[in-house]
Amino acid sequence: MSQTLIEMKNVSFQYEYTQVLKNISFKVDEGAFLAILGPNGSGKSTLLKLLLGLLKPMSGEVQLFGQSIDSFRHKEWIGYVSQKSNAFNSGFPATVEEVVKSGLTKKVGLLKRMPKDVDLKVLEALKSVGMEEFRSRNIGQLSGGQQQRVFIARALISNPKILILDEPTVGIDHENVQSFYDMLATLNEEQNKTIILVTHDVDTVSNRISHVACVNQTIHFHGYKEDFDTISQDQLDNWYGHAVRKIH
Ligand SMILES: Nc1ncnc2c1ncn2[C@@H]1O[C@H](COP(=O)(O)OP(=O)(O)OP(=O)(O)O)[C@@H](O)[C@H]1O
Repeated sequence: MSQTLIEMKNVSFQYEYTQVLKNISFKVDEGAFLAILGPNGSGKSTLLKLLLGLLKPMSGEVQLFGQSIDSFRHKEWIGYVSQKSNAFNSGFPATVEEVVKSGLTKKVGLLKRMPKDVDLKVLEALKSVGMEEFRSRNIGQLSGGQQQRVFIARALISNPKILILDEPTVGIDHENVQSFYDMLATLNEEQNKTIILVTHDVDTVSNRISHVACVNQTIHFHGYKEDFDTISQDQLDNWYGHAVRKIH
């Protein structure tokens, strides 16, 4: 049986005056590829930040690898690429290699020495996202999609067990979105990375994911992708207004 890596138990959260999430409970098992769907402002990014310990719930509990998030000490087991990662302009003074290497500071500490095989690790991380040819380029000279791949390599360099991505295809042109999801599916299948991503690309991602969670303040559905496929568009409209469309 696969291990539960993430669990939320009855989690509620509000910013100063805005109630955002109510009684959220769900589990993510090792090896899952989960897409979190929901309209703008429905609490998806907030949910990810609670999973990462960047925000604390008002009530309920978050567990990582079977432990309360408060006592969990292996933050390097979780790689995170935030929503606005790919926003470097062309003058930003860092190469692709330097950006990827900076992903190790979480593991080794800011002032400690990098491991001897750091260049090999950088190369391996870049290879797994198909970006090894670009390693000497300036990050700001890459397209949005290429930058996003570099940020995934940066998250991968500490060899995390879970990869959490917040709308990773924003800024990627339509033709490249499918190959981007194919790359994530390869990481999921061949490197056994558990992947959680927030996305609006329901249709493009749907042939790659294993699980879906439908969020709008609460969790309306969480389960296998095959079961999500049986949900009617009327039901989705009922949860979301017209914000999430299934197109086949
Ligand atoms: N730092 C904050 N302070 C106060 N309110 C916030 C803050 N961040 C988000 N909110 C509000 O919380 C609600 C949920 O925001 P969140 O970013 O989690 O939604 P989302 O589903 O990720 O949206 P989107 O798809 O637009 O990125 C929104 O109403 C938003 O305005």
